[in-house]
Amino acid sequence: MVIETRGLNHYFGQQKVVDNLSLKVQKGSIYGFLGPNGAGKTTSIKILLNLLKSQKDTVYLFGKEINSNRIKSLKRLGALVEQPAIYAHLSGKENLINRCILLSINKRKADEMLALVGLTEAADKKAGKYSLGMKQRLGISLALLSDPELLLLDEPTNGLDPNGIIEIRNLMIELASKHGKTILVSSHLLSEIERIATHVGIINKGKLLFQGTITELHDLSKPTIEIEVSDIDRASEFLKSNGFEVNTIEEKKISLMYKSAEESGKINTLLVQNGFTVSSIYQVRKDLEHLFLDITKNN
Ligand SMILES: Nc1ncnc2c1ncn2[C@@H]1O[C@H](COP(=O)(O)OP(=O)(O)OP(=O)(O)O)[C@@H](O)[C@H]1O
Repeated sequence: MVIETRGLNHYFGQQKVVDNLSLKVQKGSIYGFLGPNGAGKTTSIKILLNLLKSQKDTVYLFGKEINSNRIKSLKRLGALVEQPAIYAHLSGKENLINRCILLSINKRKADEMLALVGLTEAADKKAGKYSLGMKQRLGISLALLSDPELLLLDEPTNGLDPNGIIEIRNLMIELASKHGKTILVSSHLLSEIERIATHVGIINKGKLLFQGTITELHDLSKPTIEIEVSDIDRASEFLKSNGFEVNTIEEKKISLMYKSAEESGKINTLLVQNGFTVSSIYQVRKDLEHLFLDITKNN
């Protein structure tokens, strides 16, 4: 395991913000750390970075207890937590060179990092003039300078426009697939995590509610298909008589368990061929709130 926490707790005064947390992050995975605002994600990440102290024998990075291997462990990871620390009056490249000097890394690495995060063309522009997405990318490139095996990214797409979100998402996928990095990325959006993660941990009020692969999460969050169709009652009876299980019928739409794209297509064709007008057919996934309800129900 690249990251392992064992029954980790953290208090701010009387408030327990991390509650018996046992994370397991495998090498090469993109681990989506999912939870609503205030769930304890940032606090947990700060503990992993040793910015907040953990009890002995609760946090292991690369298989070693963090408090007794602080420097060695931290050397192997890069992080972006809250706002990236960027000098606004320096260009992107100068920011990187500056950090190279601090870390005694060859300055040539700056160009390599700019290319990696797609900032080559903006290399000489003042970082203060960068868009939010460019600042995040510069932040990630700074975190990557020392070529860490592990990246901890706290809500890296927060506040970005749709384009910026896609850029960061693609960057994370590339870093994991082409460069073999292990990434822990936090978010409060299920849809955001689903698109990139191989593994997911869901946290609420400091407690881990679910941990598993993305497939295991999908099994849990069973999507539905919603069909807006004419003559709704008859359409529903028709589907039932053809062996489909109808979940609910509302005023304008029928809801069924989603099985596959092929099956959705088959339902559509069947309805149309039998004289029904299908105005829309779409897949609906649960949002985080509904997923929480399911998980707590199942527990
Ligand atoms: N330094 C601090 N002192 C006291 N309480 C804190 C401190 N930092 C965070 N908290 C509280 O701890 C809880 C968890 O906060 P945390 O920032 O870890 O959550 P989060 O899941 O990262 O949410 P967000 O996405 O809003 O940052 C919240 O109730 C927050 O108010």
